[in-house]
Amino acid sequence: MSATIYLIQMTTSCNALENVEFVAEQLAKLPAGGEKLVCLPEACLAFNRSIVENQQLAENHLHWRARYAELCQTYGVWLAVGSMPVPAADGRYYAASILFNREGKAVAEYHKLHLFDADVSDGTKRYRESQGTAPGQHLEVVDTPFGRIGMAICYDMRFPSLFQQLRKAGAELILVPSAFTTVTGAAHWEVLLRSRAIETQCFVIAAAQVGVHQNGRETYGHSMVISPWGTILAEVPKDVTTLAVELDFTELQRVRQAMPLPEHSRFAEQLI
Ligand SMILES: O=C(O)CNC(=O)[C@H](CS)NC(=O)CCC(=O)C(=O)O
Repeated sequence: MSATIYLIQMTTSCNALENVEFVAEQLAKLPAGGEKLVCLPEACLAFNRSIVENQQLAENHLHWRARYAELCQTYGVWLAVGSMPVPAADGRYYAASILFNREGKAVAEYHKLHLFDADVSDGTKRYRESQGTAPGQHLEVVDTPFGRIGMAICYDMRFPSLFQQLRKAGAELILVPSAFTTVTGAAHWEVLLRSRAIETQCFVIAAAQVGVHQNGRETYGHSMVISPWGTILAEVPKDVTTLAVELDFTELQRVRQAMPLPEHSRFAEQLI
């Protein structure tokens, strides 16, 4: 059986209904048959202007989960919803990445661990993600027909320890749905993603937001899929489009056998 991974690069607006509709249109164009995993970027449900708007989405998360589940059933795809707000206990929301199988069942849910509280462009752009978003508490790794998938989101890619934990937990593919800034993207995006793939010897799959959004933000795009050897297998710069890639798992085995990093690591066990 052939398994194909698709990445949808999109320019999400503040209107959730419109964004889900856009995804449906892209799914309708996919070839019929075979197992398909479709990966959406961070904030694929809506790229909002305010915490209040995200809180409203979080309150209705069951409705939006059901809409995504329906899409899976209608189009016969697995869907990795890059992130959408779901309620957290402290009144904030989690940035939740949810993986639905083709029956529309949520088989994995990860809450973004590292929150983007950073100043960019000499402080002229201030991001304080933790004001609305609560940090997650757990790792998420799940077996699928596409291999064992580990989950991360956007800013998480700057924290190699998380990726090492995912590899330890058996990940073969790591999803990193993103909404990277254009400034940090130009400087760091490719080198971070390729480094995480090389270090973990995993496929890294990064579906990205692109362009100028209704909320005034501008994102870098450059959705890409990277092999466990660090090669870019597929990339799309700034277009709004769907990218397709077949993964060769014999390459993953080859890379891991030829250079058994976990066996060589001096940090695998306590040194003293
Ligand atoms: O806020 C939303 O609605 C969607 N989420 C985002 O845009 C998030 C948090 S502000 N962006 C990032 O993590 C960018 C990281 C980045 O650009 C870097 O690490 O350089």
